[in-house]
Amino acid sequence: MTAEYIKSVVKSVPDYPKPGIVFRDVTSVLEDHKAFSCCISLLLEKYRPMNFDKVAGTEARGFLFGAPLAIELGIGFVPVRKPNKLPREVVSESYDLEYGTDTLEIHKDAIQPGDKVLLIDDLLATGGTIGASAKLIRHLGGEVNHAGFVIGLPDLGGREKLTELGIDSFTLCEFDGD
Ligand SMILES: O=P(O)(O)OC[C@H]1O[C@H](OP(=O)(O)OP(=O)(O)O)[C@H](O)[C@@H]1O
Ligand SMILES: Nc1ncnc2[nH]cnc12
Repeated sequence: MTAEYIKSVVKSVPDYPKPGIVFRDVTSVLEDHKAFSCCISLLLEKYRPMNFDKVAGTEARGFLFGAPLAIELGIGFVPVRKPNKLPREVVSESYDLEYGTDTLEIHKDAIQPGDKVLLIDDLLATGGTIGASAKLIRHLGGEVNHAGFVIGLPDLGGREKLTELGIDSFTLCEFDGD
């Protein structure tokens, strides 16, 4: 099973959630056991040799790929969440996305200074989400140099934005024209 197969399974929804946006719906990957497990295997193959201390995933779709990958890597999973969801002390960061603005939070004690953290999300568009997540982790003393995604939308400039932030991005499949 290959990344080509994963791409073939992603359903595209025009004009969602706003006119002019083509929504690349990762739920169709989750529904297909072969595609879902292939995502985790390919991310594992890429990241196992790098010896991370933690995987961080962003709410909500980043949890779906980050958590199983963390289990396979044998390390902990840290959720980066939308506001007012985490019960302990948090740090917060606001950011822009393709179709709006949002805020993310992380528990202050979830990252130890020097932790080598791998960021995982379902999709890279403008890079706002992962940029904000990296800022939170770095604020807590974590090291973030890599981010992995199932889907990339290269026309939205996320890869370049993350490169400027010192983050190397890896996508399993890409869709042009977004
Ligand atoms: O690269 P960016 O421009 O930041 O866009 C990508 C982000 O947008 C989507 O999340 P969304 O905020 O829609 O939240 P959800 O996962 O809760 O649906 C997606 O799951 C990524 O996290
Ligand atoms: N075009 C898109 N499809 C799915 N998720 C997204 N998140 C940001 N842009 C998106």
